[in-house]
Amino acid sequence: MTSTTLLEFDGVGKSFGGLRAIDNVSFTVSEGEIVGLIGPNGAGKTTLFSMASGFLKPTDGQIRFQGKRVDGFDPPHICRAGLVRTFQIVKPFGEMTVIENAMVGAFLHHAKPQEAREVAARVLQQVGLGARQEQVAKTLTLSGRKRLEVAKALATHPKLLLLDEVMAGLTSVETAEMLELIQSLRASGVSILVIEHNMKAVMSLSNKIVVIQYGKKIAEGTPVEVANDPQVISAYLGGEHVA
Ligand SMILES: Nc1ncnc2c1ncn2[C@@H]1O[C@H](COP(=O)(O)OP(=O)(O)OP(=O)(O)O)[C@@H](O)[C@H]1O
Repeated sequence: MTSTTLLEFDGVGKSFGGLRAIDNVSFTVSEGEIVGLIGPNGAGKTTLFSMASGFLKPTDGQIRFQGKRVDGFDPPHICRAGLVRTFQIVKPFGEMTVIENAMVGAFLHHAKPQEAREVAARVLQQVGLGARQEQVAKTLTLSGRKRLEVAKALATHPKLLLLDEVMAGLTSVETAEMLELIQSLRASGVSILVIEHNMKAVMSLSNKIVVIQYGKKIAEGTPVEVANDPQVISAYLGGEHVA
């Protein structure tokens, strides 16, 4: 069975002055996949997200979404095409309510406030914040703010969601709930590329893992393949993580 490629990094590079943050990285995310992007701190994972979502322009290479180039386009354009990211540091509009925050995403496709409100209410239900719609966003727990970040992204009707460390700082129960949520999103037809430092979580979630170190892709494969890759073990994972 052939799967349809959604997102394609093709020989992508990014320099910040003299720093080569990303060097010749190529990989794809196909429809229906959850792909995990892992690597040590400073490896370049967020830079890859920022380039795919239009916040940074690659220095070299191409990024294609559904076969069309998106590198160099701005975030709203890319979001409208169906590719949206969350941010590692969650920053809701603190004084606004939870539903007003989610409406910000919904306005991308729904100009009428009532329609945007309906979409926002639906995605809040999906992420488990249905009962907190009228709460002021800044009063949510970290777990709640992470869910709201996902809801804002979902409200834009993405085909592909880029999740940047949505499990960081969560308790083990909250992490398990977030894993369930991500799996339910995939089941609802959204493909996912996830940056995650929680090895156990990312290994259980992803059907493919891409490993980045010092801006280069050092491995790609199933969680078991990657966990048994000698280069990954020595570079990053450490013996105790080997499957
Ligand atoms: N705007 C920028 N200007 C200069 N250097 C940058 C910029 N953004 C990132 N870098 C550098 O690029 C490299 C890759 O950073 P990036 O944030 O993409 O790594 P990461 O894998 O996401 O790290 P972490 O896991 O800690 O979030 C780092 O050396 C970082 O300091």
